[in-house]
Amino acid sequence: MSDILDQTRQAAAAPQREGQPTTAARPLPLAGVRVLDVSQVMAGPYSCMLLGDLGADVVKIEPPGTGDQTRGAMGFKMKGPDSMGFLNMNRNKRSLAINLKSEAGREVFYELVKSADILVENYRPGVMKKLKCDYETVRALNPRLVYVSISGFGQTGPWAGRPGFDLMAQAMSGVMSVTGHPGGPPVKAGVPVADIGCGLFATHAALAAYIGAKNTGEGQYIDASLFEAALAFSVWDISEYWGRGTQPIPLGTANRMSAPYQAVKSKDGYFVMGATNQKLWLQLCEVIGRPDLAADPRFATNPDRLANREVLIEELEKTFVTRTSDEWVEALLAAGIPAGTMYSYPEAFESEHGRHRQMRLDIDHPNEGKVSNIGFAVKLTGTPQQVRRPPPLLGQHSGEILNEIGLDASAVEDLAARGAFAP
Ligand SMILES: CC(C)(COP(=O)(O)OP(=O)(O)OC[C@H]1O[C@@H](n2cnc3c(N)ncnc32)[C@H](O)[C@@H]1OP(=O)(O)O)[C@@H](O)C(=O)NCCC(=O)NCCSC(=O)C(=O)O
Repeated sequence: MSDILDQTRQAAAAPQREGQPTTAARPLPLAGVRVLDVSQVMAGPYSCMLLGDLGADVVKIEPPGTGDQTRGAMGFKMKGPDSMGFLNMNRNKRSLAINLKSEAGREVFYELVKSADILVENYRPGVMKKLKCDYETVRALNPRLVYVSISGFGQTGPWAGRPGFDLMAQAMSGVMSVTGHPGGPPVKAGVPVADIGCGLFATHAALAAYIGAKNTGEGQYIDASLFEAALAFSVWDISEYWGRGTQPIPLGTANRMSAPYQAVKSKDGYFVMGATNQKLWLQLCEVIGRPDLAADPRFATNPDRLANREVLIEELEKTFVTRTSDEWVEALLAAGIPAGTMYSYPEAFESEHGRHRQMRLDIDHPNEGKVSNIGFAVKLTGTPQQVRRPPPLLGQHSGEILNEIGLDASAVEDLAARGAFAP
């Protein structure tokens, strides 16, 4: 509590408003936009980090004591209290620790809502209503607000009340039914496609609705789910079912639309290649010295090659096992045929190209010294994104944020006495 009072007094002495970068010649596109990040774990925090990277003032509202559960309970422990996972989804944010279960905590929340443009939450459906922080309640305070709820399965329908993680979304969307090898045990996508995908869809919808609200003065409620994100990613797979009536099955690394397009065996392991159209197919036969395959009626067209994929790959691998993966990748690329090495994450991030594209950022952090973050996946060349703030400590900015909404030390003391900052 005395920390928050000190913070409030210091902030009052040096008032500042986040979101107006002074260093860039042009401000970031979302400078001056205020986002309330009322979220935990991945989908919500990731979405808000993207908005923060684009310049928004992201205020992360967390329960006192634990904060976002990913700080302590999930991910890999570091020197300080926060996990590496948390540190990778929360840069460019400020943290306000308030107890939304208390009347006093909610007063602060409602005050913040008045100046907010976008709110993102991803608690179990019903939690925000129980906290009296749901859309209907806050809309009355700020009709311009764009309010995004992220959940496992959406806010309506028979599964709406279920809690959900990426794994449930991958299983229940059908994604796992096309992942892995035919007849093998269940396999999920190695990375959380439903979570990150949902975060991306939520972000694009929030930005569109924000533009709409600027034009009309009216915000809206956005209902995003991990389940629907996973379904939305299933374009090729459901196309097979809707187009041909056959149920798509897992194909390992192969593709249901084209062949050859998969990982293939070489002299020293595997590499990936794709000759997905007729031009590339004929070039491939030429560069690997197999004119017989180009002339073989079993492989004449893409549908023929798909129908005979197993024997096609057997034939290709008879040649591919004569040289190393690196040799083939080089030879295929020289002929303009897409090919690549199968790297581990360290090899990919530390590759000359990964480094050139700045996909690892080393951020100065008060507890960790340097902390590594995944770099910006797209680069805005006119207004390059920056790490303006390291991931915040729990409640690090409580005082300055309270001060910004006009609360002085005595008001903060009163809130504290009424349980606003107690776990
Ligand atoms: C992820 C969850 C399963 C986690 O479930 P739980 O840990 O049981 O959390 P819940 O959401 O049910 O509830 C959170 C509780 O925190 C309380 N809460 C939250 N914020 C506050 C503040 N500021 N103050 C006081 N209390 C608070 C809230 O009232 C709830 O209290 P009580 O009601 O008293 O308990 C669920 O939140 C969920 O289904 N979320 C939607 C989908 C989603 O985003 N999934 C995670 C994606 S990440 C992922 O899948 C992956 O990484 O993999």
